[in-house]
Order: sequence, then C-alpha cells, then structure tokens
Amino acid sequence: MSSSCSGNPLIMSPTRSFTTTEGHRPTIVHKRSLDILHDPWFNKGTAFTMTERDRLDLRGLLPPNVMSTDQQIDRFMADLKRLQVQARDGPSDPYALAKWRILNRLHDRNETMYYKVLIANIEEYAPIVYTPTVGLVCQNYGGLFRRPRGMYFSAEDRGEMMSMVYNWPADQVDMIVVTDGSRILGLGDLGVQGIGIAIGKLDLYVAAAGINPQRVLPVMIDVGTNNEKLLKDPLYLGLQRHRFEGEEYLAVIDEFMEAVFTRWPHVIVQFEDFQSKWAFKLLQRYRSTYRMFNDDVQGTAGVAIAGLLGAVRAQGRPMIDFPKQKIVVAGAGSAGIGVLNAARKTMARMLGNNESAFESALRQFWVVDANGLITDEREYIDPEARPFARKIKEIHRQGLKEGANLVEVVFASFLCLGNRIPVQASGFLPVEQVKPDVLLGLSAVGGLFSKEVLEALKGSTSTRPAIFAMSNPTKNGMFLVFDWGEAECTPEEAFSIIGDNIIFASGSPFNNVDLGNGHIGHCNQGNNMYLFPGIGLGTLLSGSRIISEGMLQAAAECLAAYMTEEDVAKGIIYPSISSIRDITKEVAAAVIKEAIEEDLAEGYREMDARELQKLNEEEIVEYVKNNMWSPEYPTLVYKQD
Ligand SMILES: NC(=O)C1=CN([C@@H]2O[C@H](COP(=O)(O)OP(=O)(O)OC[C@H]3O[C@@H](n4cnc5c(N)ncnc54)[C@H](O)[C@@H]3O)[C@@H](O)[C@H]2O)C=CC1
Ligand SMILES: CC(=O)C(=O)O
Ligand SMILES: [Mg+2]
Repeated sequence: MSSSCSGNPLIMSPTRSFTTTEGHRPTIVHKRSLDILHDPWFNKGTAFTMTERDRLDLRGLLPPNVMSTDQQIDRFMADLKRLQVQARDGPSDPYALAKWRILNRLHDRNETMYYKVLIANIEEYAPIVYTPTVGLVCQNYGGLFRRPRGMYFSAEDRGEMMSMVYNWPADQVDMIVVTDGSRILGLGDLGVQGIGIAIGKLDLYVAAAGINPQRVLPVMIDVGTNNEKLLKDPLYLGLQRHRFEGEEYLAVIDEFMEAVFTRWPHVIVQFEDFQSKWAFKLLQRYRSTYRMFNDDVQGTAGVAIAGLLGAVRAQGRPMIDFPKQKIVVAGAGSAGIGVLNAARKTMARMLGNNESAFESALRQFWVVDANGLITDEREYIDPEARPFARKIKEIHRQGLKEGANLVEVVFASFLCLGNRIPVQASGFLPVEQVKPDVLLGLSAVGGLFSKEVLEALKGSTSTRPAIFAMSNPTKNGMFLVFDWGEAECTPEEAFSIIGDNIIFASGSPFNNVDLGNGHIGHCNQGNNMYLFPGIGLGTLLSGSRIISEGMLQAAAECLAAYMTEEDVAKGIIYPSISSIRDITKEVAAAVIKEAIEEDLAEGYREMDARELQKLNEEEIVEYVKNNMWSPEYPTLVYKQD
C-alpha cells in the first residue's frame, strides 16, 4: 500500500508525505470522522486544525485544544519518561495504571474481547477501569491520552452543537454519561481530563447492565477549568480559560441537551461529577423534561439508603426502626445532601408520610461540613442544606454549638461539664449526647474519621454502630500519588479502634479485615455502581420519558432487599461486585415495574406499553435478561451501502 501511495501522493497518502519534496500539497482522503482517527496513516490526533476538524467531521471527537506536533511529542515523551522513572523507583510504580493502559489498549483494539475480560474478572478489574484507579487516570489523562473516546463539547462550540452531534458515527445511542470535570471523585476540578470518569462509568454500563457498547457515549463538556495547575500546563488538552459561570454556563449545557435529545430522542443522560452548585440546579432544570438523572445526588442516595437499612437489620432490628437511627453526616455537597434528602423521605414514609413525619425526621440528622456542625445560627447556608440546619436551642441541650467539629458532635463534648450543661436559670441540665448509630462520610477528606472520632463513636447507643466512609478514591500502598480525596477512614482503623461489632462500608474497594480468632471484619463497597447501571437499563427498557422519584426509590429498595438475613447478620450489607450483573438485572426490573405502575412506561422496540403492562414480575426480569448485551463475536457479512 505504501508504494502505491507514494506513486500518487494525492490519493490515500499518509500525512507524513507533508515533509516530502511534494511540498505542502493537501492529501485527499476518502474517509471521515472516527475512521480517520482510527487510521494510523491519517491520524494526527490533537494536531488536527479547526478547519480540518470541520471539513472531516471531526469536531467534537477530539479534546478542544489544538496542539502542535512539538507539543504532541512533548506530551508523549513526558509520559514515556514518567514510566521510566516509575519503573526505576520500584515501589511507587503505579502498577494499577499499567494495568489500565493494557486494558485500554485492548478496549481500542477489540471491544468484544475487552468486555469479555472485564465481565469475567470484574472483581479484579473494576478497581482499574473504575474507582480508585480511574481517579489516577483522570489526574494523568494528559499523558495517557492516545485514541480519543467519546465526544467533547466546548465553550467554543456554542451555536455548533446541533450539527457537531452528527459527527458521532452511531445512529442509536442509549446511554450518555456527561461530566463538566468540575468535581471528579474527591479529586476536585480536573477540567477536560474528567472524561475518564464518564468512560469508566460507561464501562460499568456495558459490563453490569449489558448496554450495547456501540450505543454508549462518554461526553465531556469543557467550559474551562479553575484548576490553576492545568491552566498553566502547556500540554493541557482542554480550554485554558476559567470556567464559564451563570447564564453563559447554562447556555452551553442547554445547547448540549437540546442537541443530543434532538439526534437521539430516546437517549438517557447521566450527569456525573458536576460540582454541587450546578448538580442540583441542572437536575431541577432538566428532570421533568428529559430522560436524565444525577448519579452523585440520586444514585448515591439510593445506595446509601440500602446500606442504612441494611445496618438497621444488622443490629437485629426490623427496617421499620430506621426512623430511630441517629445519623451524623460529614459532607453537605451533592452526595451528602442527596443522601440526607432520601433518608429523610424514607423515614417520613415509615412514620406515616405526613407533614409532621417529614418534620420530625429532621431531628435524626446532624450535618457537619467544612465549617463544622450546621445550625440555624450560621450566616450563610446553601439552600439545599438549609432544612438540615439544627435548631440552636436543641443543639445546646446536646452540649453542642454552631460549627462544632466532628469529634464534638459524635462525643458531644463542647459545653459539657461532666454530663451536664450549665444554663442560666436552672443551673445545670443533663446533656442529651448524640451518641450516633451511624457516621457517614461524603466529605472528600481522607482521614476525617480520625482516631478521636472513631474513639468517640465507641459511645454509640447502637448495638452495632455503622461507619460509611464513602468518599473516593482511596489511598493504599499502590496509590501513593493521591494526596487528597480519600476515604474518611480505612476498615482496619474502624475495626481496630471501635471493635469487631460494627458495620463498615467504603466508596472504593478495600480488603476485608482479619479480626483474628477466625473472624472477618467485612468491608462493604458502598458505591453508586450498584444502582446507576440498573436505573439506566430499567429506564431504557421501560421507555419511561422521565426518571421519577418512585423509580429511584424502587431501585434502592430492590438493592436493600437483595441481601439475605444471613448476609446482614455477618455485616454484609452490599452485594459482592462479582454479582453486579445479577443485581443490576433485578434493579432494572424493579425500575420497569415502578414505571409501569406510575403509567410512565411507553415501551421499548417491539415491547410496547400495552405488552409491558401484561408482564408479571418474573416476566419483567426475563425481559431484562433477554435485552442485556453479552460480548460474543457475531458473524460478519459484507454489504455495500
Ligand atoms: N461512594 C459513592 O458512591 C460516592 C462517593 N462520592 C464521594 O463523595 C465525596 C463528596 O462528593 P460531593 O458531595 O459531590 O462533593 P462536594 O465537594 O460537593 O462536597 C463536599 C462536602 O464536604 C464538606 N467538607 C469539606 N471538608 C470537610 C470536613 N473537614 N469535615 C466535614 N465536611 C467537610 C464540604 O463543606 C462539602 O459540603 C467525593 O469524595 C466523592 O468521590 C460521591 C458520589 C458517590
Ligand atoms: C462514585 C462516584 O460517583 C463519585 O465518587 O463521584
Ligand atoms: Mg460521581
């Protein structure tokens, strides 16, 4: 082929012919879009100019920053040199990152084989393609970037998105995971590099929910970054400007939503890792018009509810006792507030589902953020957190004050003299210490559940206190490169300080703890991965036009009910990741059932709304199972267009 090309440089000649005596004559190509990017002869990666991107239907298929060849080589060499240093320095070698590179190469080469490997070894490789390694991947995406995956819409593409969206080669897209890179796991603003999390989440959609990989689309909306390091990095792949704010920001997201729903009216859009200030606003803005949900707010909430109910059962109590649980939540961002709202609603439902139940449920929560315990004495409170601000009078009775720190809240030590509080009129009042049943962290602060906090939790009135250290990613021997954004504590710390009789869950995976004398301290993985794939699949197969509260609640209840009494008695409140495909099937079926009951289900393909109505529970599960894609090679035959 190379000889025929060199004979006629105008036809199928590789870009390297630019440097020949032929001068700078253009090369005519008979390919466009991804076919060019996947052809090593024609591909220039990030060096395609904007005009070329427009003429070759490449716009949106590459990170927005156009790079020179020198910059491309610098980026490649920097990555290569980093590998050399890591190999030489031994122990700090991020072995996990090497696994990610190998898997990623397979993903680029052969999707069927990639998903076969992932599904068959999900326990081993979910921590590579998903949390915690995906966090490291996003942090290093500049160096790791090779073949683009997914679409990039940038602030510079305003007015163009409706046409750009047609550059994606697939006529059907079922699932989009979109991020603006503003809060990637607990790692903060990673700008355009956040695309890694959208790719990782979609890997789970394929592996766990059996969504066809040809119909998934990771999307990065690049509205700039406020990460100063990236703004100064000459090799950064994204827009080097501060983030759009206010109406300008909303206009970009609105345009994106309109474009993707115009091209694929039945697509489902999962919002992922948007900073809280936008997460709630965008959810409110789109939830009743589009098929969308926010995974961090709504998926996490459902997973936490299932775990909290499991923790009640693990105490040998019925789930209906949930409204008696005293819960301290550290973190009042998108995830923390999502969990609090869902827990409040679940309690209120159990207490009669009326206004007073809804009000009284609030007394079960103490919310601590970066400024300490949130009370109504605080000058500025985020509107979403406001309902959870404790009344200062009540808090004083508990020996606490506005801004009390976590140890004080768990132990109620502030203002206390022995077990009494001094009050003006009557001298002393007995302290009603909090003594929480549950300590739940969604703070992105590694080590927040310090020795002192865990010691204080020994005073819990619960027979089996529960610790949910849900922040991601995590720090362990392999991930020395992370300096923040880790779990609030490790299972070893929790079991060794509080004792054997606890429930422990973390957002990223940890090993179980050997408690000696033949006993195991179980480390559950409390991660929204147990719900989002089933929510997406159930919505797709029901054909529901929106994702209702009821559908999300059904998903959470299904996950809670999945665990047997025997499991919860052993402290196992979440399934093992090895059963994620099975649990996802059940969750999807529960979502479909609820959509049918709420009269939202409009059907999917030949299963129309009326046919769906006729299905019993078992048949719904069977319907889900039959529609899950499995990685098998199909027989291919050639047919001309
Ligand atoms: N396990 C899971 O499935 C999920 C875990 N997460 C994790 O939760 C964490 C938080 O996510 P978002 O809520 O979206 O972030 P965010 O940035 O919106 O919220 C963080 C919250 O933590 C608070 N905080 C900071 N320092 C604190 C301290 N010293 N003590 C108490 N609170 C403190 C902040 O004031 C803020 O309210 C991240 O690490 C994320 O990876 C998020 C979604 C799902
Ligand atoms: C798991 C997840 O969605 C997060 O940490 O943001
Ligand atoms: Mg997330």
